[in-house]
Amino acid sequence: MFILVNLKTYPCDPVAVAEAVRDVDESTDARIGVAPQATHLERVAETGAETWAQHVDPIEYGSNTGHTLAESVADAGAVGTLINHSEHRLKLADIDGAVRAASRTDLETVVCANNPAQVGAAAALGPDAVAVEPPELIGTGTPVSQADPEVVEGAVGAAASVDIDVSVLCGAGISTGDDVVSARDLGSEGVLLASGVAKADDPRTALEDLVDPL
Ligand SMILES: O=C[C@H](O)COP(=O)(O)O
Repeated sequence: MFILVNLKTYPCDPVAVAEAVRDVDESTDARIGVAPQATHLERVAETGAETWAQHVDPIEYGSNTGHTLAESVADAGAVGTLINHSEHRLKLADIDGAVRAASRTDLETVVCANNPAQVGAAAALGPDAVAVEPPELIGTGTPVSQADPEVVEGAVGAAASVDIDVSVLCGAGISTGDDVVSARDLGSEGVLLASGVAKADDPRTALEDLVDPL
């Protein structure tokens, strides 16, 4: 299972969380990555944790003030990027452009989607993975794997029907090892989560709990 921890803009210490991600990753068969804010990428990558960007724009080098260039996040140490997170939605053409931009620098890609229909469209753009997240469950602590198992199973089917090589992650409300196991049982190859770790009193313990049953 791939556990991708998105720090969003939560007021946590990104380096401390990254060090916990690195250490817990070494103690488990699960793969763990962390997606800090763009300004924290370099410091997080220096910890040795698997580092992801939260976003890249569908642009190339040039006149793009305020945008995020795939080459720059790769230079900062990111190995992958989220695209089209529910909190940073893009038009379909821009999702396509962002996937292509990430591919230029060999960044792994996870395209987020609200539901199985969007997962099918996202999978057709050729990312490495898609992540299905019902927006209404994000940040609630109510896990998608329990509250809406059909959406996870639907996403797995939708991606497989388009491109069997596109992995499926699920997210929203995932915070315990049981949630991760439920996601796996529904066919998900990973989870995308944020508040369960970034807002935890002790992110390291939260990470250890997440991988404990795996
Ligand atoms: O990127 C992470 C997702 O939006 C899930 O957030 P959450 O774990 O706080 O529900």
